[in-house]
Amino acid sequence: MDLTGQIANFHFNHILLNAAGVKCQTTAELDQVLASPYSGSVVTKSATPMVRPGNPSPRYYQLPEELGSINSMGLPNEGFAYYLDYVLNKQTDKPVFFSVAGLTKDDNLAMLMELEQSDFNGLVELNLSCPNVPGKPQTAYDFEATRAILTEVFAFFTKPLGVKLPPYFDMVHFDMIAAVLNDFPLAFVNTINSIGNGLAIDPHTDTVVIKPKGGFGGLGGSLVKATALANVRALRERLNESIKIIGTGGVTSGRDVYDLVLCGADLVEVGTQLMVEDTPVFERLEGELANELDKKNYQSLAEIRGKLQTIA
Ligand SMILES: C=Cc1c(C(=O)O)[nH]c(=O)[nH]c1=O
Repeated sequence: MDLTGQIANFHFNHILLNAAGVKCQTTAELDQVLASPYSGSVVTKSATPMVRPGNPSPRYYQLPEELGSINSMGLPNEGFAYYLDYVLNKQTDKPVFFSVAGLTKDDNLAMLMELEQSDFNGLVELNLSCPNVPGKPQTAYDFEATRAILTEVFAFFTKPLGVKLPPYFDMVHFDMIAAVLNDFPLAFVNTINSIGNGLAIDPHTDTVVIKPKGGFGGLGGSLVKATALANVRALRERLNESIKIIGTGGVTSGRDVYDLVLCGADLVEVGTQLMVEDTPVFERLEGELANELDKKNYQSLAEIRGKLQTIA
C-alpha cells in the first residue's frame, strides 16, 4: 500500500509529522519525532532570531472529553541559530521543515536570508499565523501585508518555501488569500494553525484555564477538525496545483487523516493528539489510515487525494 506524499522534489515515505510547536522545541524532541518509523518528517518549533521564554504558565491546557486543547505558548523557542545548527548537522534521510515566525517583517527576512545562504536543503515554513504574541496580529489575516512580505521574500529566496496559515471562515477570504498565494512560487501551504483566541473555563473554580491574555488562546484538537477540512478543501480548489497542501488540525484517528487527504492534503500534521499520545500516535494513525483504505480496496493515497465527492 502506497502511503507516501510529495512536496517539491521531496518524497515522503510517510505523510505524518508533528505540527510546529508540538514535540519540536529541543533537539531531543526533534530526534524523537524523526526516530519514529512512522513519521515522514519533522518541523521545528517556529523560530525567532533570539531565544524566547514565551508566555507565563499555565499556557497549555487539555480540554475535557478529548475535545482538544487551548494554548497561549507565546512563541517559546531556543532561537534561530539553535535550529539552524540542528538541521545542518542532523543525519537523516527524511526531509526536514524549518519553521520561522519573526515578530517583525525584518526578523523574518533576516532569518530567511540566512537560510537561503546556508547549506540547509530542506523545506522552510514561514509562519504567518501565530495568534499568541500579545500586540502582534496574525499576518495572514491581512491580505496586503501577506502579499508585501511574500514579494520581499521571493525577491531573494530560492529554496522550497511554504506558509502556515490561520483558519479562514468566509468564502470571500478563501478567494482573497488564494489570489495572493497563487502569485508566488510557493512549494506548499500548511492549513490550519490553531483557531485563535478561544476561551475555556474550569467549572470548579469559575476561572480561565490558561494564564496569558486573560485566558484567551489558540484552539486545537478534535473540535477544530471541521474547520481544518474546510480550509484544506477550499484552498485545494483555489490554489495552483503546484502549491501542495499540508493538512493540520483535528487529527485523532486514521479516519481524520483520510478525510484531510480526501480534501486534498499531501501531508498531514498532528498537534494536540501528539501531545496526548507522544510519538506512538504516528504508528496508530498510519495503521488506522491503511485500514480505511483497505475497506474500500484502495491501494494508495493517490487514489483518494482530493477526491471528496459532493452531492449532485
Ligand atoms: C508560533 C506561535 C504559535 C503558538 C505559540 O507559540 O503560542 N501557538 C499556536 O497555536 N500557533 C502558533 O503559530
